[in-house]
Amino acid sequence: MPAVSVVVGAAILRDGRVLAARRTAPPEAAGRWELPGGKVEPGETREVALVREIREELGCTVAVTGWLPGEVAIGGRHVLAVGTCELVAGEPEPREHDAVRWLAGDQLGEVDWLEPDRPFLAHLLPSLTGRGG
Ligand SMILES: Nc1nc2c([nH]c(=O)n2[C@H]2C[C@H](O)[C@@H](COP(=O)(O)OP(=O)(O)OP(=O)(O)O)O2)c(=O)[nH]1
Repeated sequence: MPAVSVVVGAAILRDGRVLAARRTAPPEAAGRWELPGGKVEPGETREVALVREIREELGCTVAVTGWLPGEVAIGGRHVLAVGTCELVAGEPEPREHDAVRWLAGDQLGEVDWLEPDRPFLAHLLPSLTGRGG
């Protein structure tokens, strides 16, 4: 049985908002929103993978400040883990996505999230403005 590998997503937080990114591929995921990131490569920690993926995809540097509880299955072969991040250098500019949005807590429902991301959103609410925060 093949090992389950980890996809890391970044919940980049700033001023009570989280950065969401719109995928362009594969066709079934194009137009849907995610926490930017990607697969952990052999020999990498999750933190190193997340910093690398954000630099590749958004051209900026983040620091991982923690991990949200839980892992969510993506199909049978991967699981999604989400790290909270702060921006330490640069400004996110989408290179692989076709849009990014900074969402407050009461805006999380405005975008069509990939299913595996949805359970994590509730954990972000205390860090976001717009729900009485
Ligand atoms: N990056 C990311 N991927 C997610 C999220 N939620 C979710 O279901 N996925 C899925 C989509 C993809 O099937 C898989 C990650 O693929 P990816 O294309 O982002 O990974 P990668 O950059 O390492 O790309 P590659 O190795 O396939 O070239 O996980 C999420 O929040 N962020």
